[in-house]
Amino acid sequence: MSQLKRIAIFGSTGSIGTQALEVIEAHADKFSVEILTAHTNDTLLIAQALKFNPNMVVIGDEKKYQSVKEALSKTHVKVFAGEEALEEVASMDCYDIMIAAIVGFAGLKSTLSAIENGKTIALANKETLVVAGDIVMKKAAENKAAIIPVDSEHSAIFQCLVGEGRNKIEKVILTASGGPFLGKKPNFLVNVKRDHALQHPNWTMGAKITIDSATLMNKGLEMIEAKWLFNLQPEQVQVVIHPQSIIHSMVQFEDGSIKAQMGLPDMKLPIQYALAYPQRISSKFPRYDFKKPGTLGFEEPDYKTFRNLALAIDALQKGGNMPCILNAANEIAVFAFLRNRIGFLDITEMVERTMNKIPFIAKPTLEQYFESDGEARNFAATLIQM
Ligand SMILES: NC(=O)C1=CN([C@@H]2O[C@H](COP(=O)(O)OP(=O)(O)OC[C@H]3O[C@@H](n4cnc5c(N)ncnc54)[C@H](OP(=O)(O)O)[C@@H]3O)[C@@H](O)[C@H]2O)C=CC1
Ligand SMILES: CC(=O)[C@@H](O)[C@H](O)COP(=O)(O)O
Ligand SMILES: [Mn+2]
Repeated sequence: MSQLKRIAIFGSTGSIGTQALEVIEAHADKFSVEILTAHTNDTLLIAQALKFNPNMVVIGDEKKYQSVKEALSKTHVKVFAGEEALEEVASMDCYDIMIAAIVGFAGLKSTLSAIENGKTIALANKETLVVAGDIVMKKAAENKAAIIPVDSEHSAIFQCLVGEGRNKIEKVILTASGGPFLGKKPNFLVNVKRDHALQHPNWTMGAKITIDSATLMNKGLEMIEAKWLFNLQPEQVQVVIHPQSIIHSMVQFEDGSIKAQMGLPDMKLPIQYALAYPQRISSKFPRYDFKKPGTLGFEEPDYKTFRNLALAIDALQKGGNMPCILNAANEIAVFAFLRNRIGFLDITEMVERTMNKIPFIAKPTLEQYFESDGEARNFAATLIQM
């Protein structure tokens, strides 16, 4: 019998985390669950722990430690709480692959801790690379920690590159659905409310990334993520709107040939691919049917209306701490929008003003990334009253 791959899911109670558990359950002969972490959802964490019997769990919110501890008192599951516990647990020997599925900047420290301990990272948390991509990739190389993308576009590119060796990439083309407001103009967007923005046409995801898809910031973050994952120059990363989300992204090589990876929009596929890599394993996921009527469309993004994408491209080109500042302001703005504190177009306004305010650093240390993140958050928060 082959050895089980031992999995740690950081952010197990989220959209990626729960789908990862479905994949693991369907392949219990290949994977075991060793670590689960949640932030606030103690109820789901407890249910997951009782079902999957991990070595340990972490609940981020320390107020919920007792409830988790009591519920798991008759099991062998070790219970930890708090932000620092995430980093500590990430450094433990009991697992092989971390699924980095915490949302936002909050996922950076534990992912770095796993990398420093030579773990394989199945990376969903794109913000980790947006904020500190140079440091993350350097540490991964130094510690021989493989980073396998889970984000659907980057998984597509990764899959297209298998077998290509040193063949030169001319460019990568990230597909974007365009979100729920494709074709809309500012006079419409100004009145958009959270519930409408949360209706993604093709994917069911957590709230933050769903709003990012609606503003096209998601695609901007993904451009920066692609730069670091595939060692590209900014101009080698392009975006095309593809409303059906069937082609998940493409690679164009120096001979002009384009490879694409296709499939129905279902995150279980890139999650499973990352866990099983370099193998492909069977799945029962629904298949794309070429006989069904319908066309696959492509169009240019509307950079003037969806200015977040243009701001992210500015940050990508400028480099240094600018993507970190962009990300921090965006996290604050999206959080405020989800609480109906600001309007949809204010998200862009807040990001732009924060990018103009926080001092630029061309080659930040990790500490300076944390400082820039904090300064950007504080400044962006002051704009919420606007
Ligand atoms: N969902 C998707 O289909 C895709 C997601 N991604 C990326 O994957 C990541 C996760 O996304 P998604 O699953 O949608 O997000 P969700 O909001 O659904 O889940 C987020 C997870 O992170 C935990 N969490 C939230 N805040 C903190 C914190 N401060 N400290 C520790 N843990 C925290 C949550 O815990 P709790 O719920 O217990 O509070 C939850 O387990 C994001 O970076 C996203 O961009 C990429 C591609 C597709
Ligand atoms: C599933 C996934 O990877 C998301 O990042 C998705 O791509 C979002 O869709 P958009 O193309 O609308 O940003
Ligand atoms: Mn994506």
